[in-house]
Amino acid sequence: MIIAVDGPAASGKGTIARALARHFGLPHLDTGLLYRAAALRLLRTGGNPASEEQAVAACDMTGIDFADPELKSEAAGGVASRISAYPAVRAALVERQRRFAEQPGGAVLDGRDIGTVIAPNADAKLFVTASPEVRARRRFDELERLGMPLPFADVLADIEARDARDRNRPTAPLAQAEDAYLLDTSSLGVEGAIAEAIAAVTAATATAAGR
Ligand SMILES: Nc1ncnc2c1ncn2[C@@H]1O[C@H](COP(=O)(O)OP(=O)(O)OP(=O)(O)O)[C@@H](O)[C@H]1O
Ligand SMILES: Nc1ccn([C@@H]2O[C@H](COP(=O)(O)O)[C@@H](O)[C@H]2O)c(=O)n1
Repeated sequence: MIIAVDGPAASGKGTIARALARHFGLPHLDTGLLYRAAALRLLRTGGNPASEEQAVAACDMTGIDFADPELKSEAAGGVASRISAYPAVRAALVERQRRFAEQPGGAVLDGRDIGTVIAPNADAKLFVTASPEVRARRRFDELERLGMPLPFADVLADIEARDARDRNRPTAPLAQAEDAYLLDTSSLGVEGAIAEAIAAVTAATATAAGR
């Protein structure tokens, strides 16, 4: 079973994807980490995010520590959102994601284009969202917990800028797949959001099995 979870920044899609993976006993890939890893490599090597060629070179994932807390920084997220608009960057990372999705037994992947580009034939698709203010509050709290605090106004402005870039890029923009279940977590806590996600995936797979 392949489960695709998409949505904008800090909507809670990673939290939901991890919970779905635990519940259904599937491996999970946070695809945003791939773009963040490329961005961090570019930043650390003094590369220029305005250069598509340099951004593609940074997509070599050899030796990347996916547990590096710097991957979660706003700096890495901001550059990731810029370089993810380059078609050649997306092309460099697509095969790794498709291989993960198509492994025997299935997988859960979360990102921006999983249900539309990476795994359009996924068995269940969720589009997780929340208002920009709610998402900014969650990110603000998360950055404080991680010891990387920023003013709330800066976090909200960053969320809005990232939404605009992710939704408006010509290649693989952030969009709800036609057959995705819309899960608005604005007024849901973590447990409520996870319960609704499990119910939606169970319903989607039961419907597919009955066809
Ligand atoms: N329903 C919820 N209610 C309150 N807090 C939540 C909820 N879902 C997630 N969070 C918290 O919000 C923060 C962002 O969640 P998460 O990392 O799951 O979002 P995301 O969409 O995967 O973010 P991104 O893709 O931008 O990294 C985390 O600190 C998480 O614990
Ligand atoms: N499938 C994806 C996943 C991520 N991106 C871009 O990476 C940025 C960081 O992602 P997070 O999920 O960790 O916030 C994000 O803003 C996207 O621009 C993507 O394009 N496709």
